[in-house]
Parts: sequence; structure tokens; C-alpha cells
Amino acid sequence: MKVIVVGNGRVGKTSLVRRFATGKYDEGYKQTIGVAFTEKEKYIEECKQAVTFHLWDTAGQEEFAEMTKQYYRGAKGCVLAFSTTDRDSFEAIPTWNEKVKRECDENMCKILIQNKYDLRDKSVVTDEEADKLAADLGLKFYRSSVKNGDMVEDIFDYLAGQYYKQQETVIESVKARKAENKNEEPDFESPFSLAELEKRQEENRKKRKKECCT
Ligand SMILES: Nc1nc2c(ncn2[C@@H]2O[C@H](COP(=O)(O)OP(=O)(O)OP(=O)(O)O)[C@@H](O)[C@H]2O)c(=O)[nH]1
Repeated sequence: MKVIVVGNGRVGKTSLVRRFATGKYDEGYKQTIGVAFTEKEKYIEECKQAVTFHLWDTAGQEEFAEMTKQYYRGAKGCVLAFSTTDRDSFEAIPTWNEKVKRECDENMCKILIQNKYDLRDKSVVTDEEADKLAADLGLKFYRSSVKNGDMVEDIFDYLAGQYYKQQETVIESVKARKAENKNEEPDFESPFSLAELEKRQEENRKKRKKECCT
């Protein structure tokens, strides 16, 4: 699953990817030049299988904007990040959201994060403002502290889970097309195998039936 991490400079994008991929955190700051790629495999409960994340950490500075947007294409997930202690980074979120919308599939799974929440005593964004922004943009919203490791795993669990749910809905059309022409390879791009998706869909169907009858 290709995931891009976007937002202004110094909000903690590199730290997030590093913490998720290696469990480590560094107090020092080293500006990302263009983009940095990291791979991480994780078992996702919602998907009942391991997902390989291709993480594209993008530079937040304007000078890299033209370059970084080329890496948005094909992304299935996106983390939009701002910092608790940086008002500009909060106000820039609608612009980042628009940029991502222009370059990516409209069904892409997105999440908004307010990072550095360990510094909430020095916050320059109220909780109400952040909640409202997430609601206005229709985005799932987490408050994280990469420093403390808070919500880091949850961010990626959410994205993979959402993507997986989307894929389930595609199954029916794939099956229909396969039924029409048995030799045709389905035009279907997914990190999950069709067999796995079908199995999971059947499980969900049984669960819903059970719930409905009890
Ligand atoms: N207190 C606190 N500091 C953090 C947190 N996450 C990151 N930082 C620090 O914030 C600084 C910037 O973090 P980076 O991860 O380099 O930020 P970035 O968004 O990748 O920055 P660019 O490369 O400029 O786009 C570093 O000094 C980090 O140690 C956090 O959750 N809490």
C-alpha cells in the first residue's frame, strides 16, 4: 500500500515514518530533501493479513512542491500532518488537501493528524478548531505524539483498514466481470489477493447474518 505523508516543514513527517518503521525517535532535525522512501510490513488485524506499506515522506518546503507532487501518483493512502505548535502548518492543511486531491484518486484513504500533541500546553491551535477542520474536510482525525509514540500505529492501522474495506466493495464487480469472460484477467489492483478478500467478505456476511438473527 503506497502511503504519502504531507504537510508543512518540521511538523514531524520524517519522525512519524521513522517511528513507525523502526520504533526509533530522534530529537534532532534534518530537513527532508525532496522525498524519502521507507518500506514497512505490518500485520493489520482489520485485514487479517500483513500489509507492506510503501511510505513516501515528502519535504514540506515550497521549493520542493513541484518535485514531491510527482510522487503522489498511485498512492492509496495519505497522512496530512500539522503541528500543535505551528499555526501556519494548521492553516496550510486545506491547501495540502487540495494538492493531494488534484494528483490522486478521489477515493484515496486520508487521515489528518495533529502531531506534537505532547506540547499541547504550548498549543497555538484549539482542540475545537482542529476538530472543526477535520469535520469540514470530512477527514478522520487523530492527535499524535511521535515523540511519545502515541497514535503512531493507529494511523497506519486506520489507513490499511479503510483501504481494505474499499477493496471489499470492488469484489462484486470483479466477480461479475470474471463470470462474463472466464479467461479475462481482472483489471484489479490491490495489495490483497482476491481469494483473501472473498474469504473475508464471506466471514463478514456470516457475522452480519448471525447478528441479525440473535
Ligand atoms: N515534541 C515533539 N517533537 C517532535 C514530534 N515529532 C517530531 N518532532 C520534532 O520536530 C522536528 C521536526 O521533525 P521532522 O520529522 O524532521 O519534520 P518534517 O515534517 O519531516 O520536516 P521537513 O523535512 O522539513 O518536511 C524534529 O526535531 C523532531 O524531533 C513530536 O511528536 N513531539
